[in-house]
Amino acid sequence: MRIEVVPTVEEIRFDQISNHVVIVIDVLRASSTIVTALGHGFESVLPVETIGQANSLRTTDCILAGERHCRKIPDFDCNNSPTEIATRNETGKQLILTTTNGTRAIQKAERASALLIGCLLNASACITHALSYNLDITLYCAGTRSEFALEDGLAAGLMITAAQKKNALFQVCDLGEAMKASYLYFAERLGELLPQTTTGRRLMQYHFAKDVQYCAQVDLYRIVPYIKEKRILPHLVS
Ligand SMILES: O=C(O)[C@H](CS(=O)(=O)O)OP(=O)(O)O
Ligand SMILES: [Mg+2]
Repeated sequence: MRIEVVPTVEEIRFDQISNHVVIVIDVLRASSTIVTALGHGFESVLPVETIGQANSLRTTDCILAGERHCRKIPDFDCNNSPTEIATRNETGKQLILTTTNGTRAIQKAERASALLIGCLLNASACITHALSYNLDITLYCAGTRSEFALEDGLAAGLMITAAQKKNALFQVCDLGEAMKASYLYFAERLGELLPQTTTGRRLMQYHFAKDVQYCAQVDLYRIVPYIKEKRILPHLVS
C-alpha cells in the first residue's frame, strides 16, 4: 500500500484515484462542519458545487449551509460553521452544503474507490477506517483558493503518524520537507497555530475564532463520513 498527499484541490490526478481511498481534508472548515453535523443528529450531508444547486434542492427536510469567502450565503440557514451547526437541533434532517474549497474537492474526488471526509476532529478514526480497505490512500488537501493550506497539511501529517503507529506496511510518498517539518514542529501546538494560518487569520477577521479553536481539537469524534451515491453518511469506528 502507498500513502500520498495531494497538497491542493487542483493537483488531484483523476486517473490515479479510481482504486484509491481518498480522504478529503478541509480542516477550516468544510470537513469539520460535515463531521460535526453527522455527530449532531443530521441524517446526511449533500455537498454541492454551486449556490444554485443548493437552492434548487431546498425542502422542509433540509438545512442549507455554506459560505463564499467566509461570508454566509444570502437566504441560507447557516454559514459553513461547525460551532453554529452544533447548536441547531435538526435531528434527522439533511444538510446541503456548499463551500469555497471543500465541497469542490469532494466533487473532484468522486471517482475514488472510497471517498472519506477527514480533519483533526476525526483524524485517527479516519485513517483507521481508510487502512481497512487495504488500498492505496490519497490524503487530498482542499487548500484555500488553490493554495496549500497548512492546517490541512497538519491533519495529513497527523493521519500518517497515526497510520505508522499501527505499523501499517505502506510506503509514504515524498511529502516534501516543508510538510514534514511543519507537522513535526507544530503537532503539539495546533490550538496555538491554527489562528496563525492563512485561513485561520481570515476566519478570525470574520469573527469565527470559536470555529478555529473548535477545529483544532484532535480526535473529538469516531465518526468517519463517507460518500454513497453523492450523499455523505456517517460510519462509526468502534
Ligand atoms: O469556510 C471556510 O472556512 C473556508 C473559507 S476560505 O475560502 O478557505 O477562506 O472554506 P472551506 O471550503 O471550508 O475551506
Ligand atoms: Mg478550508
